[in-house]
Amino acid sequence: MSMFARSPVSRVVYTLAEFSRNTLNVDPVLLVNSGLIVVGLITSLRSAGNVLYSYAEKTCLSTVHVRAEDPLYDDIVRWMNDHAFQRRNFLSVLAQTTNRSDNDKALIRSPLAHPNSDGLISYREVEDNSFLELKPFRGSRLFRFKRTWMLFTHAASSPESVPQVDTNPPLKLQCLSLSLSPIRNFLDEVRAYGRKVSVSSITVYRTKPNSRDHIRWSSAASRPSRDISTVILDNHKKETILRDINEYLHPHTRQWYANHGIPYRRGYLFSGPPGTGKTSLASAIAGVFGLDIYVLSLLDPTMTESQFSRMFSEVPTRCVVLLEDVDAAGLNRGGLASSEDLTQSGPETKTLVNTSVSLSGLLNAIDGVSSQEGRILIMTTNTPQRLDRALIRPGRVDIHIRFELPSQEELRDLFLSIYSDMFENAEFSPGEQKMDMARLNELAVHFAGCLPERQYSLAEVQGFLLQYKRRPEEACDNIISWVEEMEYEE
Ligand SMILES: Nc1ncnc2c1ncn2[C@@H]1O[C@H](COP(=O)(O)OP(=O)(O)OP(=O)(O)O)[C@@H](O)[C@H]1O
Repeated sequence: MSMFARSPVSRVVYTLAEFSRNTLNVDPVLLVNSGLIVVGLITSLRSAGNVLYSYAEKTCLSTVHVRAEDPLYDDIVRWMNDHAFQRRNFLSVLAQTTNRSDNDKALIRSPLAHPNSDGLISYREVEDNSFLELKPFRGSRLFRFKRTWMLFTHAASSPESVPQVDTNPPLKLQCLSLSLSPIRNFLDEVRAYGRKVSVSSITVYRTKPNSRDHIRWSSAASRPSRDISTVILDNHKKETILRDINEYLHPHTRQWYANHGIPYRRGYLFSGPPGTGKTSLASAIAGVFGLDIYVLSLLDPTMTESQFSRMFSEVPTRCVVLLEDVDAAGLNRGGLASSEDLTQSGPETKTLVNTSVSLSGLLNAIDGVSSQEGRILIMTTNTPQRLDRALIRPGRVDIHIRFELPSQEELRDLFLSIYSDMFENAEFSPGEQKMDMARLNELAVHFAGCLPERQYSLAEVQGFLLQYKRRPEEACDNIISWVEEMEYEE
């Protein structure tokens, strides 16, 4: 037998030719020619289709592109997911595990969430079952919106590329119309839907480099907004800032600023020791006014000054910009902090500062020409005494809220807020009891009395109380030994 006859390919060809001749009674050469003609026809039809499509795109199709970094992108994907996408089966989808808080309800109802004989619950299977989401990915979907057919295209950068979270391809929406209004109407609906589903939650955006090292805003989390009543702070301070922001955001105020030629910006400084509620208040404020939070940190080692400035100018007109560790600005003049900075800083401050944002860079970002108008700037710091006067002058910081380590009254409030759900219709595990309000007040007074005033942060005390969720009596029994332990550690 020749070498040719032995090769596996030639053996398959030979078998097929035999099959065609003997079983189908068709000349194999004719069969191959017919196949080639069919493939040619399909290819020509496809190219004709492409030519026709690009002609239609230029003459009678309205097209809207949406970049991945635009908040509209998430709204469209969510709408497609919840409406058009659900009604059909698609062959190419993006499977994603999600942390949506509404899944927690499913978790509670799930029979798998029941504890084993030792009272312990394994969450492995429960999570695998409940947190899977299928999203539109790669390809086109034709759907109908208010009697108009629309084409949703989600194109990957290369046909076989695996989707990267930070390299989402842009979206394209098209419809057969000479006007953009059908797509505009659709986008209005998509945004209204986005607002409806996120009405009681806020989205936190953080900066993130993508695969090409291009820094952009990326939504880091969407979570239920914190109720302002759960933030323990002097009522007068709370009311002052809420009223001020309320007035600032009012459309009349914007007009007033424009009429007087004053840049429409407002800044707040929250200062105080770590764990006293600065971030909690910022997040609660965002919840009260229905705004998203854009977080920037001067200690982010990956960000250059020009990137910092660009990110600052790329926030939307109405949002909260949370600028953390603002005392670090300018500390790194070409490397590590200067010796003067190091000696001035207290033990609690970050001494080896690695920031590339100078003080003038920060000032420019805050109120330079490209700085966004209409945003609320909240700066936080643990060491207000180190801030340059230029940074905190009116116009940059309009209200300064000082947070302190808690008083007896605030410690009592924290205790009551941790155990506030003991009277509601909460489900109780065996051994837990509903609490009488008068008794709980008594315990709160006792608990606060065991703690020295203005010594431990609310975050520290909260950390202790979380060991005794729904067991206030036990928390009271153990607080003295906790204080002793803390004193010993110091
Ligand atoms: N005033 C407060 N009211 C309610 N909770 C508080 C308060 N202070 C601290 N906590 C609790 O402590 C934790 C940390 O608080 P938060 O992050 O707001 O502190 P912070 O002042 O921003 O701290 P840092 O300066 O370290 O950023 C949160 O879980 C919060 O619930």
